Amino acid sequence: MSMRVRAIAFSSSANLGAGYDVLSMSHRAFNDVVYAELLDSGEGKIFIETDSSVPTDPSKNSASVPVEAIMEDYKIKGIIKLKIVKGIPPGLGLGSSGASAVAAVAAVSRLLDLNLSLEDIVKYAVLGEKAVSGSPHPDNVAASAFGGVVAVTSHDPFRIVRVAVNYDFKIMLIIPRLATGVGKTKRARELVPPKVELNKVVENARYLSSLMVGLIKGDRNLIQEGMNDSIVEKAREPLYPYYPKIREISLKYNSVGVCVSGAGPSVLVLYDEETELEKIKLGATDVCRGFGFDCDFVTTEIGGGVKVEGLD
Ligand SMILES: Nc1ncnc2c1ncn2[C@@H]1O[C@H](COP(=O)(O)OP(=O)(O)OP(=O)(O)O)[C@@H](O)[C@H]1O
Ligand SMILES: N[C@@H](CCO)C(=O)O
Repeated sequence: MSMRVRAIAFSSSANLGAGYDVLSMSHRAFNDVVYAELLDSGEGKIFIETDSSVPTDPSKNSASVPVEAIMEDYKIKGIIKLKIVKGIPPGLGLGSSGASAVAAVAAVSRLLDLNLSLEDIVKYAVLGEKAVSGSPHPDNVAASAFGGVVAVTSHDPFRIVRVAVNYDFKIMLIIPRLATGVGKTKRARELVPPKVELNKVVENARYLSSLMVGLIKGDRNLIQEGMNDSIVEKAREPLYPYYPKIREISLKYNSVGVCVSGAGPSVLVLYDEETELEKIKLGATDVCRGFGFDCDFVTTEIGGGVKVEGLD
């Protein structure tokens, strides 16, 4: 049994258009690292060390809430120290809270020799998402745990499948320089209507089908048509009024696909050699400046799943 373990989990973009709480994509843009070790003395059950802005109160951090549940379920005595090295900026739609949760659960699983499956890791990590957003949405944590593009096909019990991607695209994240404050995703989820018209559901089913078939068959047009959403992105537009114009520009300059990254405010653009990426960047910069802020561009590629190393 290692006395100290390190786990690394990548950032992710959830929803991918019409896949609200179902689809997500891991990417190598950013990553969180969580170190876990057993302490033989101290107060409470969990001690958090971090040099980032995330809470050190174990009841408020997406990394520690799942670990507390593990300690209860497995009747773990003693204190677990979690050192959280935040590489994924919080509150920007990049799956920051989810990655911390996955890395912490994976590290503790190795530390205590629990041998949790990836589905088990998701089952615990969603408790961290629930703590910070009010809802146990499994998409970001599924992507950070499994890697690649994932679909959460069942919620109870969790079943996650990796979606075969047979089109060679790259990823660009458009990241607004915006301070979204505490609980951005919680606020974004409150904007999602509890009921929608059937025609909107059918429209989103078309998008989702197009996207899934496009990814699996490697059909560029189907991917582009499928990355769209007539329900959630629309309902949340007040949070990112710049998005429709950025979407229009991305499609005008032939992106493979574009959508809001998770609950935003970042935007995910898929591109290839046919995409006029520089024109998208120039156009997006102008749009963001028109709304009073600058944005950053991060180009990356699809990421892997959580990685764990026993340190000693
Ligand atoms: N370990 C953590 N990492 C990141 N955020 C955390 C963590 N623990 C608690 N939080 C809080 O959660 C909120 C950020 O999570 P939120 O779900 O709103 O956005 P996100 O996870 O960065 O992006 P996404 O839209 O992809 O979920 C912030 O208020 C932050 O303080
Ligand atoms: N499906 C979640 C993802 C958050 O990143 C939401 O859109 O609220």
